[in-house]
Amino acid sequence: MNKSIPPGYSFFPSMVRTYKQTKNPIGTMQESMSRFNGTYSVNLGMMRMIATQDAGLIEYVLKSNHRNYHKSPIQTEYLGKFLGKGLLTANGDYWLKQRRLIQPGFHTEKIHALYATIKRTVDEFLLTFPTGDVDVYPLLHKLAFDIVINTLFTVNVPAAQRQQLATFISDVQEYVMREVRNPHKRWWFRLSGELRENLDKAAGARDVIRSLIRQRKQDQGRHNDLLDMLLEARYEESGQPMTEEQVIDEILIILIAGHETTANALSWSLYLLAHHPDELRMAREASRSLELHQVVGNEALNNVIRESMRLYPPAWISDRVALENDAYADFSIPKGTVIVIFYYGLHRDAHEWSDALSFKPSRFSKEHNKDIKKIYYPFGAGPRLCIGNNFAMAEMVIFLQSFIQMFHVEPGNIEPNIKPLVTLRPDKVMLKVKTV
Ligand code: HEM
Repeated sequence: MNKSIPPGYSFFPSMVRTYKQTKNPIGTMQESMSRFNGTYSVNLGMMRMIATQDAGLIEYVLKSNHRNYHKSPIQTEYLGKFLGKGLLTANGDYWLKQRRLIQPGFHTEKIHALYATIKRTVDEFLLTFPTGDVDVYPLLHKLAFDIVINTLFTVNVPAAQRQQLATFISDVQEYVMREVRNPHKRWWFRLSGELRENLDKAAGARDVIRSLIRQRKQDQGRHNDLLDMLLEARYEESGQPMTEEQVIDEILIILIAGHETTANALSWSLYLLAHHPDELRMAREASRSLELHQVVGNEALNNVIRESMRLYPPAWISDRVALENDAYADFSIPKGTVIVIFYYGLHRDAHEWSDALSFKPSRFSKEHNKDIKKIYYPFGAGPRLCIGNNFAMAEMVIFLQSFIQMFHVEPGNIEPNIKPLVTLRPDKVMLKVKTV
């Protein structure tokens, strides 16, 4: 049988749909997914896309035939011009070399050393956590940022420098999203000086990190933090460390990949627990009086976070580009096609999940857990699986345990709106917070 590209939209309908999608990305994709049974094509003239929430195709692209699929220019070029060439923004041989170098630093036994720093940061944060009607999102955003900074640098990073890094990370994401959504305005961003302004902020952020690295090199002590790990890593073939600029690239990547994702997951977790008092009570009871290592392994807490990330995956979408002509099931995938992976859709697909839209952490418990590997991708999959996944889970359960032992949450007066940008952000998460 001759294979053809998946059904979908020809050129003019694609243009109309793209406009609709900028206004309502998730709704527009859900509508097309149900119309075309989970996989559809979009023809934008110069670019052809295949969007999918099909478990089989996603598995094929990320795992079984990953060699034929690279990250698209959105991550490598658009983000790369501000962050440099690091794990998230590189492809091919350079990416593999960096992954092999850095991966061991994120193994579970290595990140054990960071739990105490995470716990100390959480405890300090909770000391001043407000009660009453609270928008928890900006607070959790700041906490997640402080955790990444503290586990990277251990030493106290001055407030002004922290702020400079935080502003850069937030501004650059916002700018990149505008470039991606308005490709026709890229000339204007250049002409108006906006591009230059953001490149200057990137240079400023690099200067801050460079000075922290130089301070560390003069200081002879060991800190057992992520910076020590990056400075001590050696390439297998040459026995050489990374250059200073390479270390800066990787630090910027860890900063951007490792804080908003976590802040989103935690905010959605508290939102869901506020709406499900029985689940909140059970998680609180199951996680009383635990040692730190028991907290990290606690099943009830982990399941709350897993289920929250099923319903609200912080990385709600990703993409890859086909390097050569390919085919999957009945479909052909021509070289150059951008595959848009709609994790949000797969995680809520009623064909794959029973009672798909309900919040049920116990679906992840050992007794109920069916083989979810092929339908659950909060951290991606295959060789480009999130390198910080164990770190992120540990950090999130450490926070959740401390928080629910100290505070009770109920729904606030306003429901959050989803802002699907680079990550799946809530605009605000208003909750009623009381001490327990
Ligand atoms: C809830 C928290 C997090 C979520 C949901 C998340 C999700 C993801 C996903 C889905 C990817 C793969 C993207 C793709 O395939 O296109 C990824 C990659 C990555 N993540 Fe995370 N992440 C989280 C936290 C972290 C943390 C805490 C760090 C670092 C400390 C981190 C560092 C990275 C890096 C460096 C990559 C690129 C890996 C590579 O391509 O080799 N992430 N993350």
